[in-house]
Amino acid sequence: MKLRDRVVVGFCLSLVLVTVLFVVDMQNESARRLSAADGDAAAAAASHYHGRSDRSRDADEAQSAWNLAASYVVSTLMPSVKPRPTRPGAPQPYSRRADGRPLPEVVDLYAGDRFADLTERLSRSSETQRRRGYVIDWTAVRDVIVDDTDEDGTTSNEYVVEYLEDGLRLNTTALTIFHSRISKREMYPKNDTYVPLILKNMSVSPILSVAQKEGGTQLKLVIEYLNGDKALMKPMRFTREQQTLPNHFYFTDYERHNAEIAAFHLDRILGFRRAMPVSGRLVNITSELMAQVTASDLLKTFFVSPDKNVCFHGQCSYYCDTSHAICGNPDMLEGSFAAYLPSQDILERKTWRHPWRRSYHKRRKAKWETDPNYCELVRNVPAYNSGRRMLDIMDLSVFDFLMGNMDRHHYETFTLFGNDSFPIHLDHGRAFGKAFHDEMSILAPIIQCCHIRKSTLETLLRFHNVKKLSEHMRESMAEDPLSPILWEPHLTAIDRRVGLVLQKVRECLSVSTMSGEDTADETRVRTATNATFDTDTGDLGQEVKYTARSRDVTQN
Ligand SMILES: Nc1ncnc2c1ncn2[C@@H]1O[C@H](COP(=O)(O)OP(=O)(O)OP(=O)(O)O)[C@@H](O)[C@H]1O
Ligand SMILES: [Mn+2]
Repeated sequence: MKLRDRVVVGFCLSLVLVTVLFVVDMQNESARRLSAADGDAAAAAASHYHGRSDRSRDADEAQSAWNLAASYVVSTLMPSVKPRPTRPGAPQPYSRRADGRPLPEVVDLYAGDRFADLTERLSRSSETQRRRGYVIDWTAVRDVIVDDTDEDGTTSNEYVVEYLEDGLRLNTTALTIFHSRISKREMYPKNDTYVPLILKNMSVSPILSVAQKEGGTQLKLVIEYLNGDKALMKPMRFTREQQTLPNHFYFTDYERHNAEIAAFHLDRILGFRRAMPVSGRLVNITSELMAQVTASDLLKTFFVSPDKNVCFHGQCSYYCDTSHAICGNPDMLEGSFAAYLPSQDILERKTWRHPWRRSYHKRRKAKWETDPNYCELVRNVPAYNSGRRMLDIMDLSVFDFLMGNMDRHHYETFTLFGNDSFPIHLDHGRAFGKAFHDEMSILAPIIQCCHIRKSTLETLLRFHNVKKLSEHMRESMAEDPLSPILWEPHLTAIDRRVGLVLQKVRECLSVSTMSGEDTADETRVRTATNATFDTDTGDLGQEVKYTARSRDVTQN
């Protein structure tokens, strides 16, 4: 008998056993009540005194019958079989990699280092160092730790609702209210009560229509719910422990639905709140997706595999063919559901090329990889030469490093608030691909510019010394319907990477101390007052029109 069959048989047997025990228990209880009806008032009074009704005692007894039956089934019928989750793709406590090899050990160099020097530096900077507040001219700033809060310690803010009240109030759902509360500083406020509502809605609301999302390289579906709200769905392709294939570049890596979910939690826990809420959901491909598709080009890609699973592949530039189909089990499929951004008709966005964008070419390197003074170019051009953008790029670098995301080619901002508004944290499908490798080049903005926002440094120190980031993540992600979301080695990795960021900040500070000031290396050549950029790197100050083609890999 196959393992799965044995589990099913075991489960059925346990159900029968529980039912039998329950019936026997009920009969005993009836007999007991009949005899008690003879007039055992004292016992009834005692039971009432202890606050335990017959009903709660029944529940307790049924529960212990269940426990007994369950332990009997597990210990006798399936002595060597651990109960398996019935949900396809649910992570197991894997002790090996997907290819069967044992897990490698990665040394956590800074696990025992409390970074007391950084804590001391932080307290010193708040006493003696001038608060920078809004930075007018980044070309002059050499502080490593930068506090850009206003004089009173807060940050001034503006909300979408102040500008677009009428446009967003037409159709009021939790998501449209959420949209109206997007601000210049963040996507949603701390402890926002709409976020759990939106997550819940996305994971249970009936799906009205399904279409393919244009743009980007891999398959994504636009899901429309009964109330008119939308979500961007990325389907599951692999189980949680599948790593980025060793011969794949970051730009040919498959997208992971669980990475999108984990990234939302990470962004929120880090206190950035610059990502849209993302929830997991188990959907039925036949009744919830295929039945709601109207476009024939998507519909004709659905099929039943030789193993009788329902599959589809959609149409896109990467992995949208029969040999890379997305298959259910037999028709149940996991996906990430990201709450939809407001329509561009209501709240326009601008797309920016990321200054530390990789080359997206098999052999070519980007300019920042070969020019150690690259930051001097960046700090001289709008929107990096004043305001919050420079520190936001540093935050983004920390965020991407913690989850191993090398795929940050562009970012978007809401145009309503001008250049001094936050970069939206979007598209994290290629994060969490390598749990046993820490990609230091993702920290290039921090290493090359030597700046970090004070609040971000404080948060990282807290995660390192007080309650681990992995613990926060585990707690937060436990709320998701597809929990557990991350394979354990990824959680180990994020704690290890917090230490690595702190070490890089320490190195920046030690260079600046050697130069006699609380500044980064003054000897860095400031060559770039009138910066120009070659076409490969792109004009950093310019808005770019996003096309999937512009990021396709050059094949030669
Ligand atoms: N939550 C969202 N709501 C609305 N639009 C979104 C949302 N997330 C992403 N988009 C839009 O869809 C585009 C593609 O999304 P995304 O970047 O996640 O896809 P992708 O296939 O991973 O892209 P790429 O292959 O280019 O990395 C984005 O540029 C963005 O404009
Ligand atoms: Mn992507």
